[in-house]
Amino acid sequence: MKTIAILGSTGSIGTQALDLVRRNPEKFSVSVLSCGRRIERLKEQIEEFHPRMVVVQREEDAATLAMEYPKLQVEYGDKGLIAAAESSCDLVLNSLVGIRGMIPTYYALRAGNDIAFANKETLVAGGELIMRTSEETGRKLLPVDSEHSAIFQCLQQNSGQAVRRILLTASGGPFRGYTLEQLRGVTLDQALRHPKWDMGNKITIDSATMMNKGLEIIEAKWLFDVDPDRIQVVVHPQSIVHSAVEYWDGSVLAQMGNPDMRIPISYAFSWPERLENDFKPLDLFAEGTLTFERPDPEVFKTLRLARQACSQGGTYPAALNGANEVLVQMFLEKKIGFTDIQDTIEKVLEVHKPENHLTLEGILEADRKAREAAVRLLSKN
Ligand SMILES: NC(=O)C1=CN([C@@H]2O[C@H](COP(=O)(O)OP(=O)(O)OC[C@H]3O[C@@H](n4cnc5c(N)ncnc54)[C@H](OP(=O)(O)O)[C@@H]3O)[C@@H](O)[C@H]2O)C=CC1
Ligand SMILES: CC(=O)[C@@H](O)[C@H](O)COP(=O)(O)O
Ligand SMILES: [Mn+2]
Repeated sequence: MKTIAILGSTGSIGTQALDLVRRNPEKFSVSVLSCGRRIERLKEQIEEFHPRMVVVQREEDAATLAMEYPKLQVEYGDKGLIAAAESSCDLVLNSLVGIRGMIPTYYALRAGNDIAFANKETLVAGGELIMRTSEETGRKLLPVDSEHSAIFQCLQQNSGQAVRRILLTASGGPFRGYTLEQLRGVTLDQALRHPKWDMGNKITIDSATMMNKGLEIIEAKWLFDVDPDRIQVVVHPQSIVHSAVEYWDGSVLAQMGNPDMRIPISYAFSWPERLENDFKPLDLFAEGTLTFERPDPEVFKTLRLARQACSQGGTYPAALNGANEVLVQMFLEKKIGFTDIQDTIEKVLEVHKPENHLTLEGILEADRKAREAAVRLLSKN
């Protein structure tokens, strides 16, 4: 029996992870559940999965829950997430959204816990620190992101040295094939309609701007120690091939499957074993044709900006990520237009003053300054 602490249990990844637990009660149990503000959903999860600890964002919600569940350990805020990350368990699933997920990731590794890892913003902003901490502690980072799970699966039994290229697939999002002119006029409703995946709002907008793929290039660089120049983005609208690895002998190994996040979550939970399930099997006859295209970096500038920040290194990727997070939130609140996201990130990177303190505090400081710069630069438009 594996005991799992789930950070972000009320979100898209968190609820799909709980579905796997529900289907495999003899294999998995839940020690921690956590949410931001969706307390009613958390309560339903408490009743079903009986954790010993829960973490919420706000102190007042923690107080209410503590009254309602006197036997439960109830924590809140970053302090609570750190307590959860450090708690005794077999695996921490980090399915939080955004840079705040970096704090519990760091403390989980330091406390000797392995992590199943969906929260890509952490590796984008803090890749050097997190990979160093993972190496120092010998704790594992098991990828949950579908492309990174695919690459991880294609790399089993082969060292990173043998890799010529990584082919990182992208659906292309709802605006695949659009011109820059068309992109300027898109609405929030259109951007929230991802053609293949049902995900949280932040990553859905990242997919629409293709910043998601930019973040994933940086995530792959850190996870697999591969130079970004050897990571090629391939637009594959069917989302059946989840990524591929090309070896020096010309062999290309790809991982395929229906677009169902429970598959990569399941692999991270059971690695190096595979868990049996009764999900709908992939039907290639029904799929018929799989297609592949080049992305257009002139329209989707985010791809170029992510590569640029990655090669500048230091705190540039943290600045890219921080600016993106605040701008996506503003777009979700209908305060800015769709292309303001990429245009403003470009300006933030131009004014960013890099710092070499790649500590937890240094990275969070770079994130804070990038957010401020994004808001400041927007008001000058
Ligand atoms: N969804 C997907 O299919 C995929 C997601 N990912 C990555 O996984 C991560 C999670 O994505 P997703 O599940 O879609 O996101 P969601 O927005 O659906 O869920 C995020 C979770 O984090 C919690 N949360 C948000 N803010 C805070 C906060 N300040 N303090 C504590 N908890 C907080 C939310 O709580 P509440 O419910 O209360 O808001 C929720 O439980 C992201 O990094 C994303 O990029 C990667 C690949 C695929
Ligand atoms: C499911 C998953 O891993 C997402 O990150 C997915 O990749 C988003 O789709 P895009 O390929 O459109 O960004
Ligand atoms: Mn992905």
